[in-house]
Amino acid sequence: MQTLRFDNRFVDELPGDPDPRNQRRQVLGAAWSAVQPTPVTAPQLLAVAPDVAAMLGFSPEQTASPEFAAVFGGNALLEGMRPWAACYGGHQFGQWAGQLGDGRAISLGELVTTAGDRWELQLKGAGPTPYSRTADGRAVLRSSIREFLCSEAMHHLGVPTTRALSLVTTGDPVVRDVLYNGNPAPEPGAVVCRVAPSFVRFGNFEIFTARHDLTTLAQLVDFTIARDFPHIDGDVDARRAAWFREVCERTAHLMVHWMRVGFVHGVMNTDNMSILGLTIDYGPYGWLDNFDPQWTPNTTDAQGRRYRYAQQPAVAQWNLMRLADAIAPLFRDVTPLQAGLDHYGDVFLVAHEAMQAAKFGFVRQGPDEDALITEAFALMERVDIDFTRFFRALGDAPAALGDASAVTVLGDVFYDATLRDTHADALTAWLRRWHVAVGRQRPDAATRRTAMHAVNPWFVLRNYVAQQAIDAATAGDPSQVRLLLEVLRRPYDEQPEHAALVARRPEWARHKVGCSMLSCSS
Ligand SMILES: Nc1ncnc2c1ncn2[C@@H]1O[C@H](COP(=O)(O)OP(=O)(O)OP(=O)(O)O)[C@@H](O)[C@H]1O
Ligand SMILES: [Mg+2]
Repeated sequence: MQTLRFDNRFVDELPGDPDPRNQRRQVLGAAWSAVQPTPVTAPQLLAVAPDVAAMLGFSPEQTASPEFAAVFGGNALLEGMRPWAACYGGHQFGQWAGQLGDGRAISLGELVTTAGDRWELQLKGAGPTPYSRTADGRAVLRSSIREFLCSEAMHHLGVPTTRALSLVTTGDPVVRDVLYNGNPAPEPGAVVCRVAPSFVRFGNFEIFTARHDLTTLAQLVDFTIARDFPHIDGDVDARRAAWFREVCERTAHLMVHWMRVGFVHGVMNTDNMSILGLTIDYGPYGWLDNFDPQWTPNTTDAQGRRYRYAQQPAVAQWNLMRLADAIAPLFRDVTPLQAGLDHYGDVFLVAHEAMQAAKFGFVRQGPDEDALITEAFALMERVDIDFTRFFRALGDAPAALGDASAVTVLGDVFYDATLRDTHADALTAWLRRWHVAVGRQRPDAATRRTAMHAVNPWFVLRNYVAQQAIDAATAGDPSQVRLLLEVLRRPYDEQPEHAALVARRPEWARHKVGCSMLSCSS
C-alpha cells in the first residue's frame, strides 16, 4: 500500500492541541487533538465497498490482506497517516451542549488519489479520545453495519453522503444498554472506516464562537473555504458570504433528497450537520414504510418528534441559523447571512416542488398537478400506504387503465386491508385523474415509467431488512450484509431475484426494536 499519498492539511494548517495526553478534557484554542487508535484484539474484515476501495487506490489483493484489516481496525498505520480527533460542539435537541468532538471517530489522514481527489479516511469506534466524555470510544457491530450499509445505499441513490470503505470486527465485546432500561449487555464491537472530502460539521464552528475564540474560528472558516470550496474567490468578505450561501444551498438540496427517498435522519443536531451538505452520522435513522410524515425512528425523540420526517427541512434551516450565529462575528454586516438563509428557503421550495412533480411523473406543475399531489399524500397517510412501493407501482401503471381499480394497479402497498377497502373508490378516482393528467404531459407510458423509476427507488434499506442482516452477522453469518451491499448498488433497477428485500414491512417488525424504532445506543 506504499503507493498511497497522504497530505494532511487539516492538521498541517489548523492549530492543534499542544497537550499530547489522550485524556478526557476541554480542549481550548485548537481544532484537533493528535490521538492514536486503540488496538483491538482480532481485527477481521467483515465487508468492504469495492468501488470505494478502487476510488481510493486499494487493489482487491490489498483489501483482502491482514494488513488492511489491521489498519482499518485501528491496529496499524500506513505511511503518511497522522491520526487526529476533531474538536466540535453542537446544539442537541435545540440546546447548546458545549464541547462534544470526535469521541470515538479518529481521522487517519487525507488521502490524495492519483486522480487528484482528496478523501479523508476516518475510523468510527476506534477507541477513546480527549473528546470521549463518559463513553468508551467504541461502536457495536449492529450500529456499524447500519452505518456501513446506509452510507453506500445513500450514495447509490444519488444522495450526498459520507461514504464507507470497510467494516472490521474487533473481537472485543462492547457493553451497551440497547433499550436504556438498565440492562447493559456485551455485544460484538466493530470499526467502520468512513470516507469524505471533509468531516467538518456546523458544530466545529459553533464551539469557537461559544468560547469567544474568534481567531481559531476565522482560521477554520478560511481553511474550509480554501480546501473544500476552492472555486469561491474574491476578497475575504465576499468569499465568506459566498461560502455561507453555498452551504445553505447544498443543505437545501440534501433535504430535498431525503424527502424524495423517504429517509429520516433521526438526530439532526448541529454536530451531525456536514458543512459540505452530506448526510453524516448514521445513527437511529430510518426509512418511511407506511407514509407517516410525523414518524421519527429515534426513541429518544419519541416525545417531541423534533426530527420527524416532515420536519427535517425546517430543522435544517434552524441549524443553518445556528451556523449563521456562529460565524456572524466574522461579518461586519450580517446581510449576507440573512440572504443565505433566504436562499435556503428559495432553493428548497423550487427543488422540492420539482422533486415531487418528478416522483409523480409530471414534467410541468400547475394547479391541477398540485392538487393531485396534495391529495395523494393525504390518501397515502390516511390509508396507511407504503411510501416506496406506492411510487414504483405508480410508475408501473399501464398505458391504459381500462376499468382497473387502484387496489389492483397499486398492488402490494397497503398495510391495512380495512383502510384499503374503505378508501378503494377514492383511490381509484384519484388514480384516474392522475392518469389523465400525466398522460397529457407524457403520452408515452414507457417514457413516463423510465422517468419515474429514475427518481423513485425500487430498493431502500428498510430497517427490518437491515436488522435481519445484523442478526445473521451477529450470529456469525455476514452473507446478508454482503448481499445487501450488492443490491443497494443498483437501487433504481428492479432486481426480481431479490424481491424479498423490498417487501413492505411485515407485521412482526412493526414494533420490534431495530425495525421500527431505534435508540441512540450504538
Ligand atoms: N461510544 C462513544 N464513545 C465516545 N464518544 C461517543 C460515543 N458515542 C458517541 N460519542 C460522542 O458523542 C457525541 C454525540 O454522539 P452522536 O451519536 O451524534 O455521534 P456518533 O454516532 O458517535 O458519531 P458521528 O457523528 O461521528 O457519526 C459525539 O461527539 C460522539 O463522538
Ligand atoms: Mg454524531
